[in-house]
Amino acid sequence: MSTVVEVMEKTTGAMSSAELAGEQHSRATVGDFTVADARMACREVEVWYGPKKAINGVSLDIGKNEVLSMIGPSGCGKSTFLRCLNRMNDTIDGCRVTGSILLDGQDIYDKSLDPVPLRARVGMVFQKPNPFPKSIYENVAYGPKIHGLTNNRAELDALVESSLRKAGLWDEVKDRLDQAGTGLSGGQQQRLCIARTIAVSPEVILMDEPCSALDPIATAIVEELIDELRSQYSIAIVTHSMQQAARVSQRTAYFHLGDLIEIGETNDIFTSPKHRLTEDYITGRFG
Ligand SMILES: Nc1ncnc2c1ncn2[C@@H]1O[C@H](COP(=O)(O)OP(=O)(O)OP(=O)(O)O)[C@@H](O)[C@H]1O
Repeated sequence: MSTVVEVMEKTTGAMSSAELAGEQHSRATVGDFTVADARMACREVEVWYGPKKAINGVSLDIGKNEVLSMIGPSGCGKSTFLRCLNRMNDTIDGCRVTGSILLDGQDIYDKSLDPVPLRARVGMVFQKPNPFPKSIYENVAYGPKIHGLTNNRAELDALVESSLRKAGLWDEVKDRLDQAGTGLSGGQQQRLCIARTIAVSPEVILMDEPCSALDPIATAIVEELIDELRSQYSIAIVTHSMQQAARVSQRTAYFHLGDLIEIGETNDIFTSPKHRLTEDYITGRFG
């Protein structure tokens, strides 16, 4: 028989006193968190902010050429987990990550691994478009320059063009490459940030609510782009929009209070969720 606290957790998502004290044990994930062709493999990942545990033993794979969406109520740890995948949490004082995260079989938390080239291999697109205060050309050329990816100006020009083309922005900006990136519309700025990420040849692209600052038309363009990018990259996207998760992703992971509650084919998660908490969230009962 369930205890009162368990019933409360299942029905309201309320935290138990143990959870509030950061002592919770991870809940078993419903669904298969592995894939046959994993690009990244995360196992028993825990994240602590000082004494507070924000991610609670999460294991999941990100496959090649797939979009994985991460959904869940505010504060459940989606962004925290996403930031583990390219060690962005390293920049936060008091943040500690345990467990293992492999990229192509290599432990990204290995002490000998330099996080700077890692962040080129696992690029990130943020909620708010954040172009550098430089020209459109320089926004895209900056990464390849610091990583020494091209040998001369002609190669750099070609890389800038191909990155802007992949981001679906070339035709809109080819005649004004020397103008400020910050002068573009919000949707164009986000695509410029995607071009900047692509320019350094990532294997994985992390997106943290990439459309939340965009209007519906710009959102539709970025969503279409995400679908196209899947043929070349692995993509993990945090989104508050279940419609967006359903439109762009092949697999969906549902987080709740730092636990990965359920993971599976996006269609299955939205049409026949197996866990009560997932069902409550997608039917709008909480969150
Ligand atoms: N820098 C930080 N220092 C301390 N606690 C943090 C920090 N960042 C996040 N947290 C805490 O970790 C937990 C998870 O937060 P996170 O931002 O990852 O959740 P989220 O699911 O992405 O939320 P949202 O959907 O609102 O963006 C929350 O309890 C939050 O307060």
